[in-house]
Amino acid sequence: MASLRSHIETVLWTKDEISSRVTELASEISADFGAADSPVLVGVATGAFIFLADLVRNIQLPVSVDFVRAESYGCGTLSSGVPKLSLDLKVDVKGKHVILVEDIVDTGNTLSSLIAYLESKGASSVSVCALLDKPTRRKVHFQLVGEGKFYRGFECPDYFVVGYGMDFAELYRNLPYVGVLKPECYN
Ligand SMILES: O=P(O)(O)OC[C@H]1O[C@H](OP(=O)(O)OP(=O)(O)O)[C@H](O)[C@@H]1O
Ligand code: HPA
Ligand SMILES: [Mg+2]
Repeated sequence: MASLRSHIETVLWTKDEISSRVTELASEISADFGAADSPVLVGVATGAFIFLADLVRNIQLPVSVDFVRAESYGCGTLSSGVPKLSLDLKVDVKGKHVILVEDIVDTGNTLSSLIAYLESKGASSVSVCALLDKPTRRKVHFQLVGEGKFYRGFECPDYFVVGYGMDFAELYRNLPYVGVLKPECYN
């Protein structure tokens, strides 16, 4: 059977590089909150599922975990600009510190919608923890709520990336590293 690695042109971050950075982010979060004001981590499905799972297992606080679903890319590489929000929160975030956990921030559309949503639900602060940030593609500037902080893993160059939760047309999320697909794999 051909290896999945043969679909990838370039690996941008290896499994070990990601793992070290995730540990650092978790330490930062653990140091910024106390057990009394422990945050709710809200993963943005589907892309954040692996990052969230690795992040929470390295946080030294009794955190709550929940999910929302937002989708704006469908089967392509361009944002529709209007994230479709589905799958609502189970946890009541009123008066709580929330950390939105994302695999990647690209145009900023998804985050700005979700931050507004969490603010409307009464979160006392909204932070963002994103493995990747692609600032060159930003269209919408997102504003954190209250004392919210932006925890960022790596700055991503202007490529459409896959792996570690990120997909092209729902494939490649299972790669343990982040890379760029070979052009022929977009067809
Ligand atoms: O900053 P933006 O331009 O909004 O892009 C970032 C969002 O796009 C991707 O999700 P997608 O909509 O592809 O859904 P998915 O998580 O199910 O893959 C990614 O997981 C982020 O949630
Ligand atoms: O580069 C990307 N890869 C996968 N999903 C994405 N959603 C926004 N940007 C990306
Ligand atoms: Mg997503």
